[in-house]
Amino acid sequence: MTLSSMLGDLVPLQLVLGTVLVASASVIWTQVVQPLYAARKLSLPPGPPGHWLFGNASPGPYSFRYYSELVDTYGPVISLRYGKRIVCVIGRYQAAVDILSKHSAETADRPRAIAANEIQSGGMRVLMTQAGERIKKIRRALHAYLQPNVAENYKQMQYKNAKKYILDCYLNPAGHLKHAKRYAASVVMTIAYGKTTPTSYSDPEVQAVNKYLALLGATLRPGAHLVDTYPFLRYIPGYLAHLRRYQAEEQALYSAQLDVVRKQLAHGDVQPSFATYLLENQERLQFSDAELAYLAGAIFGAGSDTTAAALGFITMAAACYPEAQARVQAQLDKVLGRDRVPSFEDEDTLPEVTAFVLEAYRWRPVSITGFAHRAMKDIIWKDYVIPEGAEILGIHWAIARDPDVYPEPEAFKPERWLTPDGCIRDDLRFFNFGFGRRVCVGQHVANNSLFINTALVLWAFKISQDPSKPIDTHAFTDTANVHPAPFHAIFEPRISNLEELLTGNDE
Ligand code: HEM
Repeated sequence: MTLSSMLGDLVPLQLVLGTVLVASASVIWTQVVQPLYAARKLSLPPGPPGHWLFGNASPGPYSFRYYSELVDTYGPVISLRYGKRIVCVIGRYQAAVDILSKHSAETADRPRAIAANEIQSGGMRVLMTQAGERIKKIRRALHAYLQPNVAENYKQMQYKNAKKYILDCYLNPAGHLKHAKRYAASVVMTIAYGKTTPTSYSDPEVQAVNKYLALLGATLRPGAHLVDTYPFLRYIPGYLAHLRRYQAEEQALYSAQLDVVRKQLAHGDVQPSFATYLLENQERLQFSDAELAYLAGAIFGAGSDTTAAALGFITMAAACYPEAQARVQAQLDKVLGRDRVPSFEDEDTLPEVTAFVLEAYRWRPVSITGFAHRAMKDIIWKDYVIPEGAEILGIHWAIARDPDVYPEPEAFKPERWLTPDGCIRDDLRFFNFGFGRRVCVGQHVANNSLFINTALVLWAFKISQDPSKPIDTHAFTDTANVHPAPFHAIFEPRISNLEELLTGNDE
C-alpha cells in the first residue's frame, strides 16, 4: 500500500504536507536565517515581499522578463525566497564580476537538483554536478578535448559543415533554422562520437537526444516539482516514476551510442572522438561505464542546441539591422573580394565579423537566465550578504541590458565592440558562456562555429526581411536555452558563382 493510498486522496495529503512544511520552514527562518544576519548586521539583498512562510511566487513563464523587471525595481542584486531556499538574482555587469568572477571558487557549486539531476539524470548530468572532486575530474576530461589548441583540430570539419549550411540556405532559404540545427548537430556528433556520415537533424539518434533534452527542460522549470523544495517527497512510492523512466531510457541511449564506438575501437576502425578518448583512458580517468556514456552524451546536449540557436539569432540580427550587416560586408569585400571564400585564416583581418557575433551574443543571449550556481560560503557584496547555500542566478538577459556598460542596450550595435581604429576592444566583455569556474567548456568550439558561419553567410548573402512577414525579434521559445521562433528571411546571393565556389575545395 502506498503512502498516498493510506492517506486517501490528494487533499488530505496536501494538508499533512502543509502542516509539516509550516513547521519546518518557520523554524528554519526564525531560528536560523534571521538571527544569523541580524547578528552580523548584514541583510539579504532587497527583493519583493513574499508570503511569510512560503516566500515569493514562482517566476512563471519567460522568467527572464520577471527577473529583469525586479532588477530594474530593486537594484543590481536581489533576493527571493522559496520555502527555505534563497535565490539571489544578479542583473548587472559589475555585480556579476564582483560576485561570480571574483568569488569563482566560492560559487563553483550547483544547487541540489533532485528532480532534474538526482532522479531524471541519475546524478550524472555534467551541468548539474555539484562542486567537488567529481566535477573537477569531468571538467579536466572535457577540457582535454575542447581547449583552444585542441579545438583547432575541428576547424576543417566545421568549415566543411559551414559551407554546407550556406548551400542549404541557398537551395532552401525557408529552412534556415533547420539548417542551423543540422550544422550544430553534425559538428557535435563528430566531436563526441567521430561520426563521419553527414548528420541530418532528423537522424533518429539526434531526435532521441533532443527528446530527452526537452523533457529535462520541462523538469527544470522553476516550481515544476515540489520535491526540490520539499526533498522528503522523493520517498513517496510512485511519485516521479516518469522521471525515473526517462533516466533509464536516456542512459540506454547514451550507452548504445558509446557501444557503437567501443565496437569500432575493437575492430580498429574508428575516428578519433571524445568517446574514443574516454574509452581509451577510462582506467586512468576512473569513470564508470555509465558515467562515460553520459559524459559523451553531455557534449551533444550542451553544444548542439545552443550553437544552432546562436546561429539563428545571427540571421535575425542581419535581417533586422541592414546597416550593421552592410558594415561587415564592406570589410568582407575589401579583404576578400567576391571570388575568394572566407576561411578561418581570415579571422584576424575580419574584426567586423567578430564584432557582429559578439553583439549577437549580447543582444539575444541564448542561455537567457543563466544556470544556477550555489554559494559555498557567505559572500559579502556591498552591505549585503549572499548566504552560504543560496542559489545565485546571473541573468544573462538583464546583464546584457546594463545601460552603464552597453549604452542603448536594445539597439544592435556591433561597433560597440570595436576600438576607433577598428580592432576588437579588450576592455569590454559579456558573459554569454557563463561565469567563473563553471564557464562553458565548449566556448572555443562554439566561437569558431559562430565566426565561420557568420563570415560565410554575410559574404554569400544579403539577408533581409520580407515586408509582408515582419520579424518579431522578441519571439523565442520559453526554454533554458532559447531558440528564435520560426521567422522568414530573404537570402539574396551576393556571389554569382556561389555553388561552384563552395563546392570547390574543403581545405
Ligand atoms: C553558442 C553556444 C553555447 C553557449 C551560449 C553555451 C553556454 C553555456 C552556459 C551559459 C553554460 C553554463 C555556465 C555557468 O554555469 O555559468 C554552459 C555550460 C556547458 N557547456 Fe556550453 N554553450 C555553448 C556551446 C557549447 C558547446 C559547443 C559545448 C561542447 C562541445 C558546450 C559544453 C558545455 C558543457 C559540458 C557545460 C557544463 C559545464 C559545467 O557545468 O561545469 N557548450 N554553456
